[in-house]
Amino acid sequence: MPKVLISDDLSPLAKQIFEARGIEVDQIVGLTKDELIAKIGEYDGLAIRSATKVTKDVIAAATNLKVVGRAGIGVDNVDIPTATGAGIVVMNTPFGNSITTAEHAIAMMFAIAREIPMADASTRLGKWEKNRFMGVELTSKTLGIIGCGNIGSIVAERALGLRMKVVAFDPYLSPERAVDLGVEKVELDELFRRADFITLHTPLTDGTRGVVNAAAFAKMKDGVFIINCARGGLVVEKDLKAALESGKVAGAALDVFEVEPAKQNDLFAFENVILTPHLGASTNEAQVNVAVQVAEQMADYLLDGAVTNALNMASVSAEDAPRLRPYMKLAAQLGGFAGQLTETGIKKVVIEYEGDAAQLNVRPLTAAVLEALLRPLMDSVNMVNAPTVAKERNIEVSEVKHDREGDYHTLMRVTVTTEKQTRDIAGTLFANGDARIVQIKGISIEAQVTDNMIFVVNEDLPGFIGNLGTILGSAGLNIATFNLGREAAGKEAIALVAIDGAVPQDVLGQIRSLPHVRQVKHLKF
Ligand SMILES: NC(=O)C1=CN([C@@H]2O[C@H](COP(=O)(O)OP(=O)(O)OC[C@H]3O[C@@H](n4cnc5c(N)ncnc54)[C@H](O)[C@@H]3O)[C@@H](O)[C@H]2O)C=CC1
Ligand SMILES: O=C(O)C(=O)COP(=O)(O)O
Repeated sequence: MPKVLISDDLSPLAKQIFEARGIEVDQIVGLTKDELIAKIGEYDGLAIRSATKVTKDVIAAATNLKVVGRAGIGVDNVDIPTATGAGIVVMNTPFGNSITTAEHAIAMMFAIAREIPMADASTRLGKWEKNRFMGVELTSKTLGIIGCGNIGSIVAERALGLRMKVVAFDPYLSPERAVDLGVEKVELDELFRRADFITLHTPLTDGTRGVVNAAAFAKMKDGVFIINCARGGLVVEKDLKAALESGKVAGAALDVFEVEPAKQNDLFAFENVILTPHLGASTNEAQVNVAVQVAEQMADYLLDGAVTNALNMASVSAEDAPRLRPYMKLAAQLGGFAGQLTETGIKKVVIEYEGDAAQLNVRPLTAAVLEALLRPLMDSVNMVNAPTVAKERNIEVSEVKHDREGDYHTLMRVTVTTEKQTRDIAGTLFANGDARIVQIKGISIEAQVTDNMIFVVNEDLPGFIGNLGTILGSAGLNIATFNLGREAAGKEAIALVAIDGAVPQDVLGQIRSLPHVRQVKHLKF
């Protein structure tokens, strides 16, 4: 039974869902890094929010971990490249808290425009400072949105409802989508120049870190307001401090900080700064959404192999997972076959899908082929990182789906081009899901893949089969199945022999020295 650790403050519904699906769960919030490292080896799944940092050290200790589930959106607290390298799927819940976070940004904009927290504190002190709190009207003001994805778009809709003008900077926002949303797509400098309020809604990446810095403040209107409900680190805090001191920035509303938890920060000293402790996603509605989603997604993966909202792997729906399972096996056999025969650098891989296979979600199958193909070359490859590893090694990978009706109701063919040659292998599935190799190097054959096989390429001349049988028999090796195929009489022939047990090197050497043998390979699956 898989075991999951919930290491952040998720709704109790997450635990209930895991348990209802037969998964053992521990919820331990507030573990130190060392405590997490000491415990993580026990678990197949880790469910987190933003507090748990899934670093290289944690991943190195996570010897059983298969999935990290982020109950929320931002995954900057997870070292995704390292998780990918370790074959750990990282998933999030990309929509569950977006409305709630957008509402927080709008609430923060109102709060800073009307100084609500400051007025509240003053009123409680019995001061009744009606003249001190002179606000700013939002209607007709320009809101600049940096990052107009899910949350940014909801903020835009709400702001338009408030009769604000909205300009947005987002390199990936299409002009059509901007028109649909009713926002004006602008360059970043123009946004800085025109906006009365600036709100950030990008992930924290190398491309966005420090986007609001001293140079940016210099371009802004005097008296601008800054709202950050995305990530600390997008706004350079020391530059914001200087801009508040100079009066360039009239006020800032921050939900996120360069260092969290933010228990000490120079910005606390400013009366015109509003601070919340990373509350963007903190509503009952959002927390129920993200906890339920993450638990269901993680359980689907751990129990059925279904992959939803993964950041480092192709999706596999719960409906597809059982249909894909026999194909995954076939994909691994074809990839493994080709990989074990490959002796020089791979340049190109073409994976063709025909008949029923062409109707499937083929990306996971392609990943399974690549994993098995690259496995003989490297231990560190897995289903999750195989496409990235192939890309890093400049291997050109293509998937081709054929509409045509072939000889088989379903067929997968893997063609590998190396520095020296091009080789192809094809397989099919029987109705019961059993896989068969049906073609190697264009030669028809019908072979079931077993743990230990000997693959021989020879010239089709009399005597070879008898000689081969004699060598195997003399070595005490039992032949489980013997499959033969040939190009044409007297031309190239192949033999695929399944052996019960391992095949010693000297036996392979003896086969290699038989007349007319061109290639001999021991294949292990
Ligand atoms: N305060 C909180 O509690 C919460 C914070 N967040 C943060 O909000 C962020 C945004 O969330 P979503 O809108 O759901 O993500 P999203 O992926 O839908 O949108 C992000 C947008 O940023 C854009 N972008 C990427 N690089 C950019 C750049 N250099 N300049 C401008 N735009 C760029 C993308 O094109 C995309 O449209 C999350 O990554 C997370 O860090 C999310 C939820 C709660
Ligand atoms: O979903 C996100 O990206 C958030 O920042 C929410 O963070 P939290 O789950 O509240 O720690």
